[in-house]
Amino acid sequence: MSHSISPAGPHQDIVISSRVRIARNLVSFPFPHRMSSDQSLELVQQVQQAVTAIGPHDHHPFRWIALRDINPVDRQTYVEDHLISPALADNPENGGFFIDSQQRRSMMVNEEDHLRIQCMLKGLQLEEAWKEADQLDDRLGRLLPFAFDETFGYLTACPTNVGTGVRISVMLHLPALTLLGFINGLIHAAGQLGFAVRGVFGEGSEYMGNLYQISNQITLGLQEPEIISNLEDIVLQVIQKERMARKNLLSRQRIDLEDKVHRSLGILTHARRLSRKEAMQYLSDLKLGVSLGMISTCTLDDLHQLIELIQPANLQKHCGELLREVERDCRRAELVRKILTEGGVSDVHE
Ligand SMILES: Nc1ncnc2c1ncn2[C@@H]1O[C@H](COP(=O)(O)OP(=O)(O)OP(=O)(O)O)[C@@H](O)[C@H]1O
Repeated sequence: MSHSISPAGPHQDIVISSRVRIARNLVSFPFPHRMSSDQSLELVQQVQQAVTAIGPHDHHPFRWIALRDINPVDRQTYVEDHLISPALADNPENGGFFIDSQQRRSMMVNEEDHLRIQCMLKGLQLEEAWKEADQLDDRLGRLLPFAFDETFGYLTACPTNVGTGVRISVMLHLPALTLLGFINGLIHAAGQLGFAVRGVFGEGSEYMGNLYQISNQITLGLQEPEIISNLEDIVLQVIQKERMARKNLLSRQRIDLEDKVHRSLGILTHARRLSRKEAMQYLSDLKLGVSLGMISTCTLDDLHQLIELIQPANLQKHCGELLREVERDCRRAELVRKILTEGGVSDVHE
């Protein structure tokens, strides 16, 4: 499985990944929620032809994954790796996605819109992610009749995406701000400034492991560069606040913090049962410990890979069998213990 959000890149101690997604629809079809199965199939074929046509100009060709051809666990691993949304995985009959050979760019077909073009990069790289997604959108737009209105811009299934159809987001790890109780204020302030704060798996998902996704709410009346620079401004402020909060914790509550980090390490290396949420919380403490130089036996990258590996579907795939929740908790604890005591997350996470 991919390590799609393993940390690296600018501000990697706080910013896990940057994502740009562009919603597009074809004039010749009704929106996905009103399409017949035959129309969905026809749409997939048209998009496939366009993707094949741009293939020779692309160094990292796309392959098509039809969700109905793969089992539910595999489908879920793509959600856990952030390559597709939970909504697309829930509609396997008509949906699927294209993914390039580097796993940077992908296109969901028949999600909420006909096409969701996306690029996801490590760390804070909004400009670069935008450049790659925009280029793909341009190429496809030359071959497919995208629904566009002179007044409103690109037309989308949900009015909140009309205009640019662009959502730009970053996934942030904010353990210190969470610990100090500043997160609710931040979520509220971001909302007032026109940004959404979501959980780790997007819209409607729970907050886990001190991971928060911040994205633009407004798609109408703004140009893409403005959306990017507005989001980048707020993200840089949040990064600065998280750094200050970490510094404060270190200077005022060093022992408490060390105790927390090492207790979490103790639980992770000794527990016999771990739920996903629990494991993500303790791994978040460990990541903070690594970032602050308190733990040197593993790297941020190891911990990110481990977080992906312990998600329910990835875990079952790794174990090679379907597991009930209680069994998963035991196998998760076993795996985490083994990896943290013996090392080698990259040996098992492929
Ligand atoms: N910066 C990011 N890094 C990693 N994964 C991301 C990031 N932003 C979004 N995702 C993933 O993309 C998927 C969709 O997220 P979300 O629901 O927020 O966006 P969307 O579907 O594009 O938005 P909309 O609500 O407008 O349809 C989720 O699985 C989420 O985890």
